Amino acid sequence: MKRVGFVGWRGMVGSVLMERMLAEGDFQHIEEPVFFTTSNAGGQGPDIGVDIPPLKDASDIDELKTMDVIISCQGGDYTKSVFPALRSGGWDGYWIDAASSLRMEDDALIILDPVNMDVIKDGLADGIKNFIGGNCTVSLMLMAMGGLFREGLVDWASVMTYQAASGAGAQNMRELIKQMGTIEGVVLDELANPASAILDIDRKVAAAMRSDEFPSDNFGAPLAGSLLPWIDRQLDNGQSREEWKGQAETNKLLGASSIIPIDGLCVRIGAMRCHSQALTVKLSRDVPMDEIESILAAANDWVKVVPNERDITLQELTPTAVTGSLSVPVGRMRKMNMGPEYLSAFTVGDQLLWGAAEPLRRMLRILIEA
Ligand SMILES: NC(=O)C1=CN([C@@H]2O[C@H](COP(=O)(O)OP(=O)(O)OC[C@H]3O[C@@H](n4cnc5c(N)ncnc54)[C@H](OP(=O)(O)O)[C@@H]3O)[C@@H](O)[C@H]2O)C=CC1
Ligand SMILES: N[C@@H](CC(=O)OP(=O)(O)O)C(=O)O
Repeated sequence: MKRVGFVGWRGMVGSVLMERMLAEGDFQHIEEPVFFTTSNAGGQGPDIGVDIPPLKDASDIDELKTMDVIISCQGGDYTKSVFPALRSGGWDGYWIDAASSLRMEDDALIILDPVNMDVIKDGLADGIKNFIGGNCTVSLMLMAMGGLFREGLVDWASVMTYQAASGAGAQNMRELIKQMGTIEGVVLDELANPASAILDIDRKVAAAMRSDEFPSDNFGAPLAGSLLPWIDRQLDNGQSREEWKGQAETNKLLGASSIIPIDGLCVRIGAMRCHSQALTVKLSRDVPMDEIESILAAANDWVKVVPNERDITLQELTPTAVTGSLSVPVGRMRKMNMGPEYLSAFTVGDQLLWGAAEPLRRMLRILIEA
């Protein structure tokens, strides 16, 4: 792997990728990193500790064709405009992408190597060249629950999500904070006065949130102090596209021979960058709880089983505890009233790390070390 091209490196996902690559010393293993831009050709690339050439134009197909590997965090529109031209122009390098555009294509794999290294290895042996990061909720769910899927213990799963603002983009994270600030701002005086009536405060807050001035251009509705039970496009079957990805991507990622049904509702909440998910898992048999916990804990180096106890749950199983970390805690596990084959679980994960940048970084290392 001589020349590795980076597109989208200064965006939110790309910046996390750069941070992780620097932390892991990945650039030391790349002979020639080349940085691209859609807006600033000739400009200065990121500081990666070695000299790099000026930024190249990310729409220059001839320049892109000189790369052995291209890793893109630029987004689906970029992938759709550049990738077909590259391939039809005869480029046969490796394409690693954060965007969803190519995920379900037959000549692409969804990558999450702690969960599907076998699928990745088979794909490489079969000459697959397109490696696409999974949807964040799917990747985070599988980092947590992968052990049960690997052991063939999941008949089906209902997955209800609580998704952070970052999944909607950097502007949405800013808007969430502005919404929070606006809410506090309208009742500052009342908050300073312990004798003020809580129902008056509540009325003022509700009025502010419903007003046309409330900052909601990006989300299209108030999120702070509320929630949004729809993520992504509406499909004809009543699912949101985010909900559709749950079954489609999980089964493709795992290389499942028969479809494991996965479904649920996806909800945006006012967390910054951690997605949480509440699962009901129908097990294929009555597996004892201690066995379930050891299967999950042994599945990869990042999953962490949290005992189903109040104090440790509130300390370790929240977006605030997990944000910025690669750890994927899973807890609230118990057998449900429906019967001993029904397991509840709750998991939290950083959607910019395992949900976006980390699988791409690790795929690049797999290619470099192959
Ligand atoms: N956000 C998420 O949670 C996830 C996103 N993805 C995928 O990754 C893609 C990129 O997402 P994300 O990183 O959030 O997108 P960003 O909007 O943060 O970045 C995308 C591009 O926007 C350009 N840009 C314009 N203005 C700025 C600015 N002020 N700061 C930084 N970049 C700027 C940059 O391109 P240039 O340098 O060329 O100008 C950058 O590469 C998504 O479209 C999606 O396909 C996948 C999984 C999760
Ligand atoms: N749709 C996700 C984020 C994302 O980018 O997903 P995907 O990579 O599948 O487009 C969310 O809003 O939280």
